Amino acid sequence: MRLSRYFMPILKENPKEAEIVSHRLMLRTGMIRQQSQGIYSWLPLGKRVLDKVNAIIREEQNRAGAIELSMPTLQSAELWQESGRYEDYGKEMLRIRDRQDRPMLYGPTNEEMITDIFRSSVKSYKSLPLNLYHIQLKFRDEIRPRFGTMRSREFLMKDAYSFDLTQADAIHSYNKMFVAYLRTFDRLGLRAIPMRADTGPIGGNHSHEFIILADTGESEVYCHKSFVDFDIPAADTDFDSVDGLQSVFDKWTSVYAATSEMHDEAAFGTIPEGDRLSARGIEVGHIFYFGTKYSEPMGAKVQGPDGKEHLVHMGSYGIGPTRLVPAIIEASHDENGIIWPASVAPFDAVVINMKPGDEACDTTCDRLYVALQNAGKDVLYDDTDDRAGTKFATADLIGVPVQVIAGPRAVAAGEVELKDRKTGARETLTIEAAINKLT
Ligand SMILES: Nc1ncnc2c1ncn2[C@@H]1O[C@H](COS(=O)(=O)NC(=O)[C@@H](N)CS)[C@@H](O)[C@H]1O
Repeated sequence: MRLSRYFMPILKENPKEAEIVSHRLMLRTGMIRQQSQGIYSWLPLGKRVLDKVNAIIREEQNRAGAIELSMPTLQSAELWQESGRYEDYGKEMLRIRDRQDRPMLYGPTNEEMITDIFRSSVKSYKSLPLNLYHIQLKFRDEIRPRFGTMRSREFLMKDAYSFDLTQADAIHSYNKMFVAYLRTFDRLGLRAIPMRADTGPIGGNHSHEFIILADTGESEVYCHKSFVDFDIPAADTDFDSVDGLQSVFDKWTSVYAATSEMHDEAAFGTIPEGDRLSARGIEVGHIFYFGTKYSEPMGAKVQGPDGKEHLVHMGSYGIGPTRLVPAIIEASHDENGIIWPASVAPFDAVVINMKPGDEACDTTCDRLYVALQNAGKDVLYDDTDDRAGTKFATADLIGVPVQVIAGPRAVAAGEVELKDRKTGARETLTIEAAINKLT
């Protein structure tokens, strides 16, 4: 992408309304724009990151056997009256009426809708286990939306829903998502700690929040510091192994971890002082087992092997992609701007032409731009006539992992300078060597 033809409205100054670094940087880099309170547009640079986050979420959901679909944002009130949850969300639920004056709502979550889809066509235990998910906008009329898209009113959620014949089977489905979440957050460059959690309006009695440690997090968390050394389940994990996944769950829940709602000071106190960690954290995912809470009132049942009808046991599993983007920034930035993990960077490299109009610089940059793109790399080519200082500041601000700097002197010698955004390390290479290194 040539910067001279892109749309990336960089702000020179720190916007005064931004209270935390991720909100500040997402505004300054032109990643998002607030349209109204708690409601945002994702501008091109932000959209690229959001799409990469969603791609990783999708890969790990699919690896765990979940099947993607897409449900609408608008829901009929009847479904929520069936489940008895129509009032549970209180003022957070945005209620609307259509032209026929039918009561509808902008969905805060989709347990009722997915149960309706299930009950309309699944009749036999032979169709189980089943896990259906989508990545879709939700609306919760938060009384105090803040911190940009970290706590917004309209937000994207990956929400998955599992259906099983028995509680034991449902716990295995829960463990599949538990493992998928550990892998997902690791691939996003985050260390998320699963913590026993309160279930709130979703319900049930078995639930874990996945919290990443960050000084600006809204959650207060307490845990054993050994979490930071636990191995992440491998890509070839056998998701059909009940014992295998249970042992991963047992390991990751074997040491103390709790949010303030579930914290037990006495238990925490038994941990040696040096091994205790209490910090602020950001909830990036939350999973629930809630048995027949929805299948019973909505009559979602299958014929079992015994020929009898059985209400299905369910769970739901949420991740917040539009919260993950700022969470990654909170965990990975410095005084010059964002430092994107390679897995979600909006571009793999930024080619900086220090002297547009100079024949050698233009030719070199065009060659790099074409070669890297032909190798499948996402490249931003700063071909603007901004001053050098501005070019470097922009490249550092938007946090692309590698800067390829083409200055007239280096180019005259057939060389370019590479700068690693995370470490600041610089090296001068021939153009050929630079292309080979980056592809
Ligand atoms: N206001 C919000 N802004 C941004 N992300 C949010 C917001 N509320 C929730 N999320 C994200 O959505 C995830 C799931 O939300 S939740 O309420 O915990 N769970 C559910 O809604 C269940 N139905 C899971 S499918 C949270 O872990 C968080 O990452």
